[in-house]
Amino acid sequence: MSGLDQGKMQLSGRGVVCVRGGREVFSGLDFDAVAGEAVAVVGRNGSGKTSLLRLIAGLLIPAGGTIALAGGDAELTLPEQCHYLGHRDALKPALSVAENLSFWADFLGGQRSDAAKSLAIVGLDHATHLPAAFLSAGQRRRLSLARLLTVRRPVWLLDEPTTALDVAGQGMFEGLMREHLARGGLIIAATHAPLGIDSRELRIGGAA
Ligand SMILES: Nc1ncnc2c1ncn2[C@@H]1O[C@H](COP(=O)(O)OP(=O)(O)OP(=O)(O)O)[C@@H](O)[C@H]1O
Repeated sequence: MSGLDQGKMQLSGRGVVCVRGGREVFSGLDFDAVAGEAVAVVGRNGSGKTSLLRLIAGLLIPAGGTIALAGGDAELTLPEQCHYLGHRDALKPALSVAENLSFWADFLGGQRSDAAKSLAIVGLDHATHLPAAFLSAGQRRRLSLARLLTVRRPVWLLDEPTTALDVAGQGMFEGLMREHLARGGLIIAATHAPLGIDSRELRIGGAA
């Protein structure tokens, strides 16, 4: 597989302030992640892990501070270079597995890889015509992971990514993460469970 050509890519936050519902969730947050690195965001329930991912993805606006990607594609915004996988799988129940993936590829835009190959890698090649409504929780998560492979983006923002995955699925996903890092991508994952790959810890909200 070819690299992502973002050799010196670095994602940085400086003095980031997060306010939700009029309440300050965290403030003065500094963080860095460089190409080839995984950062595990940890902290107690409600400390702001999901909020941080949404700030980086551009789905929330910081109340203060800055978040920037250096060394990426200068023609694209940071959100355009991110994959955001929330803890709820964003699937349309009436559409088939293949149609859901096609929807996401159209929505995300950019160059797309072979969707059938992505579905085979995540172990869903036997279910391509099944409506998403019929998928198990682990299969839904696998379909969400197929998005990461079908549309290549350098920054993966993952919220509790291994939820519902069986042992084999976790192993498969660890392999995908390692491959992404080896290609020069970076990963920020909010997690209560071990990520399963080498990662640096970013703790928010003080000790649990
Ligand atoms: N839409 C919203 N409006 C107001 N407050 C919100 C909203 N979404 C989240 N919050 C609050 O923001 C804070 C941080 O929530 P967030 O989901 O980022 O925490 P988290 O660290 O991911 O938690 P968990 O470990 O439980 O998943 C919480 O106090 C939560 O109640």
